[in-house]
Amino acid sequence: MTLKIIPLELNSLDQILACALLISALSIIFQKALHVTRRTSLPYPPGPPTPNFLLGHFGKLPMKKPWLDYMELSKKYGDLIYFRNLTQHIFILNSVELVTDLLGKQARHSSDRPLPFSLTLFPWKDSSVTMIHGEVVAKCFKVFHESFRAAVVDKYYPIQIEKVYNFLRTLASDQLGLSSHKLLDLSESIMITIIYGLNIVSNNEDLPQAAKSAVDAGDYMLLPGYDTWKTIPFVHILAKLGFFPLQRSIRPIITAIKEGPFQEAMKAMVGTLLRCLLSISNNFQQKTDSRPSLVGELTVSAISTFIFAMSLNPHVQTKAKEEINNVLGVGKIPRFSDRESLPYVEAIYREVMRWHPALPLGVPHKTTQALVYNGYYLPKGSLLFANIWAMGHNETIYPNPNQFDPERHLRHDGTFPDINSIHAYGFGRRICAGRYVADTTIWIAIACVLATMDITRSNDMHSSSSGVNVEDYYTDGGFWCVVGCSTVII
Ligand code: HEM
Repeated sequence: MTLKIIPLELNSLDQILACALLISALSIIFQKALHVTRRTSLPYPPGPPTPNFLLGHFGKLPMKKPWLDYMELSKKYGDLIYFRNLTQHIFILNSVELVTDLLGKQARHSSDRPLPFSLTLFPWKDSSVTMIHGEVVAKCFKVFHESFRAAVVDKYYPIQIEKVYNFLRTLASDQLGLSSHKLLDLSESIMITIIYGLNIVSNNEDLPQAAKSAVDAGDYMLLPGYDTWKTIPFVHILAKLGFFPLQRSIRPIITAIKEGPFQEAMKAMVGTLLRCLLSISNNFQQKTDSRPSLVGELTVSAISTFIFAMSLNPHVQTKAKEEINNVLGVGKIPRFSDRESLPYVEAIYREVMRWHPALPLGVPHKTTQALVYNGYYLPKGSLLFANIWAMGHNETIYPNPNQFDPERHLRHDGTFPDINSIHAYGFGRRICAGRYVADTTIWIAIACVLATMDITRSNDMHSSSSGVNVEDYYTDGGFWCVVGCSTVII
């Protein structure tokens, strides 16, 4: 499949129309901003001063690894930080206490998703992750929950085992070592087989490529302030005129992800979950989700973070191998039933999820009514971003937080908290619906790689006198870790 970026070409009529729309949109914003009405005298939470009365913080929000900036800002302004982007109110939640209160206890009023996604700019407007909280979402979420709840995920074990073994075999037969492509193969193939019942044999097939392209193109999409421009009245008309090249380039990619496997699966009719989703409504296309292939990216991000961490911390790898050899015997490959007897491997998994969460600022929640928190006012329609990074890098709870240290998760009684406490999977009612399948996929991949491989640093891994700069290996939007830096010796 070749995906072509269509160059922006507007004729003069389009341009005149576009300018007219822009002017009318700006005047509406101006009026709105001048008449910002509040039915309360309560203040907004603290935040950096607004640089411009009309625009608020528009264009000033950090876009490169912003979770680091927000964590830094919380030292000055407190854990709840407020920004205004045009007329959109944005709140960054930097502590576990805040997310527990605002996304947990207040879940009834803080579990919507931002609407701009639904403004027909993107073909994934009908994805359940971005749909307005309501009847359809409730049904989709129910199906996801039913299909992926803790009690039933063991039905996916055979698929996960088969794909992980294939992955190990590919690595063993290919001396070129590990690449992000092979990891993508692994995660994508597991998710696509589970959701669509299709077998993706090689990364050269359309879907994983398309998923990777979509993530590369959309790396910034979930960052605060990225899509505020979509709240400008009539802006979707400008988008339709082709004003925004990103939409034009990303649309065919998302369509390929959604329609490619969907069409195939319709022919094959083997995907059990797909059939279950179809049963919700006859209008199946509207109720299916384009995320299965994209969520594979999150799993890839976690597994590649694990590989990266092992290449930087050989002592951790040695200790894990010792545990596996002592408990299972040399040359044995771990199974799911071994999980409880391998606490150090479990601690490595927990540390991967803390050290470099795949979505450092989660997925935004939106309030459906005004909230008051500790005397501060959060208007209806506000966007709430949980700074997952800041929670996992809180020095009081995790001393020396940038260090990859699985020991910090080991308790005297040998137990681990429920996976719902892993911040990387989000919070409240909109917590990741696929967390149990993600959890088992990532764990089995980690355990099997540790049992069969030695992960070493390759010579071309760039480092300075102060060591490897970990952040160089992650994108600014947080989605992705480039693993091509490590080699695997079998
Ligand atoms: C490392 C792997 C993964 C991570 C870190 C992750 C993380 C997240 C996060 C942070 C959210 C938003 C939670 C919130 O709003 O607070 C989310 C939502 C979601 N995830 Fe995942 N996810 C992963 C894998 C998966 C997988 C494998 C699936 C599907 C099988 C999945 C399905 C979903 C769905 C359907 C939602 C939307 C839930 C809703 O809006 O109600 N995720 N995920």
